[in-house]
Amino acid sequence: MSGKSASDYAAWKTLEQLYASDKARLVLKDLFASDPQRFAKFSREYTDSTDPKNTFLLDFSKNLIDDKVFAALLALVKEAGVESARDAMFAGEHINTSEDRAVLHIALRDPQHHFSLSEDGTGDVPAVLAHIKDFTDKVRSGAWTGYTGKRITTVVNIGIGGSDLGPVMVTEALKPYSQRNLDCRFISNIDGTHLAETVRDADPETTLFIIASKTFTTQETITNATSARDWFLGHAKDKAHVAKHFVALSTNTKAVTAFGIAEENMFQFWDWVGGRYSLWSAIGLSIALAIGYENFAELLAGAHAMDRHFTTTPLENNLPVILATMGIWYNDFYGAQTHVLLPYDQYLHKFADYFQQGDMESNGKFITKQGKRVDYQTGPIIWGAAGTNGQHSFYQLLHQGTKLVPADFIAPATSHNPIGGSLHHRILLSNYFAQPEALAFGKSEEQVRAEVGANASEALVKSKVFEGNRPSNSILLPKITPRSLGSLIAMYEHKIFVQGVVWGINSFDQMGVELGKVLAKNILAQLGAPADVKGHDSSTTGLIHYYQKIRVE
Ligand SMILES: O=P(O)(O)OC[C@H]1O[C@@](O)(CO)[C@@H](O)[C@@H]1O
Repeated sequence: MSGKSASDYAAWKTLEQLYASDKARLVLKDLFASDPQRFAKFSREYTDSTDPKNTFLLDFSKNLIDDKVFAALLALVKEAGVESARDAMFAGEHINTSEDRAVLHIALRDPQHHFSLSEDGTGDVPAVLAHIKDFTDKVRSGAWTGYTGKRITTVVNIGIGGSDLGPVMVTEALKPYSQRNLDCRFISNIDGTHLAETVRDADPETTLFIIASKTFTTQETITNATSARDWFLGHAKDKAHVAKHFVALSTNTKAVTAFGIAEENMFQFWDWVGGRYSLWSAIGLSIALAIGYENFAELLAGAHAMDRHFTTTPLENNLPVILATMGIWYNDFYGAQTHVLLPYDQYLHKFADYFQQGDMESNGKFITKQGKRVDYQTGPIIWGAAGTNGQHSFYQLLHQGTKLVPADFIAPATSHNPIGGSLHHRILLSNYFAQPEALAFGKSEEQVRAEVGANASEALVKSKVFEGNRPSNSILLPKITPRSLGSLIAMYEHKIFVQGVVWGINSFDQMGVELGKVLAKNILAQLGAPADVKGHDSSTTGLIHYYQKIRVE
């Protein structure tokens, strides 16, 4: 890490100059017309070095770049010291400086110890994986039964943030690989509705609860876990039965055993696993239960292969680096505020939700590692939805809005559900190909006039013009499998890492989530009567008083 402010880098100033001097020239219609080789020049194929079948394409040619801009972006990555920062992360250095922790989610998916690591706990990863395999094999085979001897049919993961979003996204994405007689459910919100609706039709005799919490102190999770245990004991009566229906995933053994879960029913991970990077750890237990340990191991292997790509591939061919630089170009020079993720795959419908935490909790920061306030934009707002649904929701803004929204289109060439002889998939893919084309090249006024005829009003003609020149990346995989999904997720993790290094921020703490928690705890104690409400502004006071007036106990 250079320790300099990003805007002080020579490459940053070059990019500012290029933006000022070349923006008007960076028009995709012209850039493609002038270079028939543009697609070849600005697309890269990723191949898993440990499984050549795991390969996919990144086409970044529909970005507002040329050779000069791309070179300057790569120079920025180099000048910011991304390569040495990357090597420091993979060496287990405590790059999470505010918490004095290593950042080693890569160790969770490196069972062969390709990256030689000495950080406490990294040597225990294989043992935890073995525990996960043993347990999930038993539950899925029926060998592990509930207190009345029945096999487990329902798994309820209780967790929030990184202890929920990763398992949710991956179990949805890999549903084709799941054992359909094991219903995996998730409770995250403290809103009693989430628990009530999740257990409404569950049978306590055949339900397994997973209490997933790195700290085992998160108020929502511990409250939900306690209420779930009360629900269970309301039926099972004997506390001894908890042992067959509750397991814990945490770094905090003391708190787990204090809750009443035996240590042998705890799956451990470590403080060098960030919550939003933890699906590869014991937090992935619900994933392994859903898809089986072998497929979970494939997920890990795919991520490890991307780790190998990230650590060995030159910057100009390095997929996480390319995605990171494209994002920086729009975020810091074009003034884009958001980035949209558009997976054309219904199984990936939670992909954007997952990276809302992954990206925004990592890079939504305004202070650098040196304690300086940035004078440039850092983390973008991440959002998105599965295609083609988004087209019938927000694509109007993408095509004709006043905001620049860089987009990532993601699709598998082959569906798990070739309905109608794959007619459905061909229609889905035709949209996956068409939308970036429309965004990039639009529809000119003369094309509109030719369509609507001479009698059309000027207003109508103008309203039908698509200015185009709206950038996107296209990622095309053969199929969404455990291994390809592992590589895809890891690619985005490392993109986030590269951007954080360029911006000089700590991508691995989350100070910003603490204030709200403290204020909420203070207010919780004041919700009884109006006289209890003290020390707030008139709005907060007024709102609480109004609630106290209208609530029905
Ligand atoms: O896993 P746990 O310790 O219960 O934390 C849950 C989530 O809460 C946070 O907001 C941190 O407080 C996320 O970073 C984290 O993933």
